[in-house]
Amino acid sequence: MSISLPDSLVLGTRGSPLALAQAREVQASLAAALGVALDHIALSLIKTTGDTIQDRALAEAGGKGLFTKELDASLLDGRIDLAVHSAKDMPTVLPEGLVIAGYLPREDVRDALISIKAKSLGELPSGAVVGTASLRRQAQVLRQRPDLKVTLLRGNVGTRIAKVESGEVDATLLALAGLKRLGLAHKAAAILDTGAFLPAIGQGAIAIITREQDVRTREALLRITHPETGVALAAERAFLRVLDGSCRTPIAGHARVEAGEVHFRGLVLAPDGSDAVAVERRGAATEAAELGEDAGREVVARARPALLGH
Ligand SMILES: NCc1[nH]cc(CCC(=O)O)c1CC(=O)O
Repeated sequence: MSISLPDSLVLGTRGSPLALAQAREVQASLAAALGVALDHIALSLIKTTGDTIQDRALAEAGGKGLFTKELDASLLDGRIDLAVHSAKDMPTVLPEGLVIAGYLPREDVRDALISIKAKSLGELPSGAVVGTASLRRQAQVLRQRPDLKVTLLRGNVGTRIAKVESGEVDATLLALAGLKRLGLAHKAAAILDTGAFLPAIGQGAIAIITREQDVRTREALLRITHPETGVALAAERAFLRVLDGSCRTPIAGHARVEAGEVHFRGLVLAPDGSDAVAVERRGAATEAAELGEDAGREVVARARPALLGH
């Protein structure tokens, strides 16, 4: 028996320019897959706690759920049928009753350097100020350049670029994926190779969340989901789940899928870059989650207690 596909759906998203660009990608892809006009996939803009906090590092305010809580509630009470998130901003465990039902094909996973003073991290003068709200970026910058200064820089992508261009900070790091989706890739002074600077878990991927029981929406999302992105994210998110205990611990990782094989690299650092544990795994794509978990357990076994905040 086949499940009848929906001919209209309500898609929930945050209202930031990047969130809207991502929501529109899902809207277009889904409308095409269902053979309906764009306006059959209605966009519902929802403000999250994370959007209203500007003055503190997010880790201190309570971590990743801040960008998803209000959308989760809207899904659970039926006001929206699907929610679109940067996979990077999602908690490792979803609320009971919700599932990741699909991923769009992943964008470039790398971080970009934004600066008007240097064409690479190495070129920044000693004492230069790098602004970021990401402990992962802070830790990797300081590991490579302990002579640089890192300060808190918040705001959406456009705001952060403006603060570099006005000289408030000498440089920042942003996901190339976000820059591309906003038509701002030309603002990158350099693109940092994953071999030298590991992205966040999920970076560049757009996840689509729905109710576990909503078989019609899930069936529709099966038509647009990108299986290899799902495999990579299964490995990365399993790694993060094992290590998630402390949200003050900078964690980086990236899985690449090629010819049925997944290749994962992970890195856990001290916030000041003074300590780090790196792991690497290769295995069958069908075992992606186990491989990510196993890599996480290796970090737990090898890390000095202080690194994981114990
Ligand atoms: N934390 C904010 C956030 N969430 C997703 C992206 C970019 C898009 C992505 O990584 O998929 C960004 C901005 C940034 O880190 O530059």
